[in-house]
Amino acid sequence: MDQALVRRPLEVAALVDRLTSVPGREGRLTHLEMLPPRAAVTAAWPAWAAPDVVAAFTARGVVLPWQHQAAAADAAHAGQHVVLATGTASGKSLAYQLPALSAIRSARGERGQRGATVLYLAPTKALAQDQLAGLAGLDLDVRVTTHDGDSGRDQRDWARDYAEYVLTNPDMLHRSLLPGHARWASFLGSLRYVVVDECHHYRGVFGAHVSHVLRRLRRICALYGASPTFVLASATVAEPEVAAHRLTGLDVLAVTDDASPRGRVALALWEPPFTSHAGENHAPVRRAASSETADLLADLVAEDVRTLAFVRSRRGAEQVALTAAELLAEVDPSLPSRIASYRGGYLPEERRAIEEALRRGELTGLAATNALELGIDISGLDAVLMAGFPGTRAALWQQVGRAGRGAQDALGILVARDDPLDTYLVTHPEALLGRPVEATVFDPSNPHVLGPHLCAAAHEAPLTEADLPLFGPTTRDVLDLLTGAGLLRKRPRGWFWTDRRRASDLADIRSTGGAPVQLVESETGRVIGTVDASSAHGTAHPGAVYVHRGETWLVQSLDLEEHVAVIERAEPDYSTSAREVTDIAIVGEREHRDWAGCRLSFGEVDVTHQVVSFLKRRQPGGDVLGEEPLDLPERSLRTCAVWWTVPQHVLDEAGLAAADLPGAAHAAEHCSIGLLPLFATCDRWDIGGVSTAVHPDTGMLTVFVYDGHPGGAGFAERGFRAAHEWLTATRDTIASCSCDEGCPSCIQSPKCGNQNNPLDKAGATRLLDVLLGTDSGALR
Ligand SMILES: Nc1ncnc2c1ncn2[C@@H]1O[C@H](COP(=O)(O)OP(=O)(O)OP(=O)(O)O)[C@@H](O)[C@H]1O
Repeated sequence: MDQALVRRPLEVAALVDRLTSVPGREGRLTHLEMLPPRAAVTAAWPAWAAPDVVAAFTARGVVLPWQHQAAAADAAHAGQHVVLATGTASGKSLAYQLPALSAIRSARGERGQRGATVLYLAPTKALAQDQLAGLAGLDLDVRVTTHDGDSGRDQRDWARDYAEYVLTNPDMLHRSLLPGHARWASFLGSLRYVVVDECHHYRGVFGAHVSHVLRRLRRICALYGASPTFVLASATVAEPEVAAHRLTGLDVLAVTDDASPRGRVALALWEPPFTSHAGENHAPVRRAASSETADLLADLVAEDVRTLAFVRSRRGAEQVALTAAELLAEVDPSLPSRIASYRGGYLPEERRAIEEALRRGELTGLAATNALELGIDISGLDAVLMAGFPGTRAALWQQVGRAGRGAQDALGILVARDDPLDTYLVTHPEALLGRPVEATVFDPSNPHVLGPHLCAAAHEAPLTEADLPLFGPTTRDVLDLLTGAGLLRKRPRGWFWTDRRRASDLADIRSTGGAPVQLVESETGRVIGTVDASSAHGTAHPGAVYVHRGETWLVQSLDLEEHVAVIERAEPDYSTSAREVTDIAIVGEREHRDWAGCRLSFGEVDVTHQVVSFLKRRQPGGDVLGEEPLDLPERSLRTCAVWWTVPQHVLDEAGLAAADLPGAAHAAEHCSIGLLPLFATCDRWDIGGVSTAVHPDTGMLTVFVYDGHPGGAGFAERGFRAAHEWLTATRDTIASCSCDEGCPSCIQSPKCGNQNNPLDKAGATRLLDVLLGTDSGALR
């Protein structure tokens, strides 16, 4: 018998009590939120649904659709573009499969000719494979296939000529389907639905690329007389209609009322304690989130609570599983075998075996990287641990949503890492539980992204005046630039691509900034991996310690012209961090706001970086062993930034001493970079900052936060729009941190090129008070 059926129900409140009452754990639980259970609301099967499709779902245990499924399906059937933003395991697939499969079945010709087609887009191949398995499981007479980099020639031909439901990804659309549209004419001309699954993944520069790929798709479909309905899906993306509109350029209806059943969910916020170690500049250091997670995982498995722990790195996931197993071995030698790890790169069979072992109860604990998020279909667990905030609230709820079977209680624990964002969240639960602040951010008008897609579009079919609105208000200017550069030719009938190359090769939609650097093993010449061109100077310079798939390598040389770094296996007892000097010049301010004598601006900047040296730090501990110079060229980046200035007289009035200003501005900059991801769905590595007591372009104290991608990614702009909330959160994080002089939880940055010097914690709070007007209690 399946052990899942005989397990005792989880008493979540009592469980949390036991976890927190372990001696020494006082004060670690900073907040416990109990979300009430929710009963299912069902609806009737829509009258238009094909009877055999309904029968197939019913046979798989879906007696009636939930209300949100029916609402989204009805809208899509009526030709209304729709975004379904409901929780994990809320049956989003059925909502689009019902109209999609019904359309295919009812348009099918008498001799089996295809009448309607469906294109499903997932951000990863693994997710498309899971959808394929789900569709195959329905056992319907529908011709479904995946189309990705692994598909063979025959499979591709079959997809093009016969398939009715093609599961692919934006990369294939960009590189294969659209450039080869003439061969796909019959498929594209019959296209009824385009499904964009997990649409919150399309953010930042990647989001901007995908938004143009979708616009190119719409244009080519129109060429063949089709105007497909778009259905987007994502678990709890904030402002779904805004995000969906930005992604597709269409008016999209949002369906957000989740009518699927849910048990009680407890969300615990957990802060690891300070350790006796001292970090950089003698700052106190908190216990690592992964060590704390390993303890909690061991406790939960010992209690037979089925638990999934999300850990950021592959090495971390393996370490958490190993540590938890060691802890359990001390309790009972049979327990360690109940824990495993999961990370990217597992084969489908291995993934299935893990799913199966968890479902059957042979495994009780699994430590996984985020690769699991999309690659594996595990739900119905009891508890989810998160070693660090997973980046966005949408991702947090998606991970917590893995726990909970039917009406049973579920537990989620967010374990804070030692950084400003996590610290802020576990001490300000309202930021996680209150109204959404993060929208999926990207900037489709970035000329570095738009330009290559206009070339690709012109290659697919000459661009005409009528196409301009589709690609946004800056299209004409970018076309003029492309024509001036000789990439496009303007003729009376429009803009033409006349080059012999494939225009789609101009846009690398997953990467930014040039060819990646290959990491080549010196002994064998084997390519071990790649690093983005933009980060190669900082991570693959000569002497760098590079960690790849849990193995440590030492970089021998970096050839920037050949894009190759030669590396060798090594086990050094230190890590390295590059030291970079950055200059920033204002190109132009696009918008500004006045804040009581201070000024907040958004605009274009030129950022110049140079990696000048690297530090060796002893591991563990992080003590600096020495600094070695590097001879790498300067790089420059034109991008977007948000910046704020405080005039001298305002600083004088507030009593801020000149000597304290560099440290105060530097500390405020670090913490604000740490917190911007909460408002702009970015990673702290996507953005950078510069602060100075007097900047040559403004003549005043200025703090900049810029997008680390050419042309900008929309993050700095989002910071400008949400500046008051963002900088208030920054101020609160610094002021409420329990350290004395600053620590990694508030103002120290792991990325700082100046060894976190100078930093002035008290000065930063004062400075932000002046900027925000909180000195006088004024609120803007
Ligand atoms: N109306 C329904 N009644 C009962 N079960 C349903 C219903 N709709 C879907 N299910 C079941 O719920 C489970 C989750 O469905 P599905 O995987 O489509 O959810 P999802 O929202 O796409 O999840 P995720 O966010 O993980 O992608 C599946 O096992 C599915 O068969």
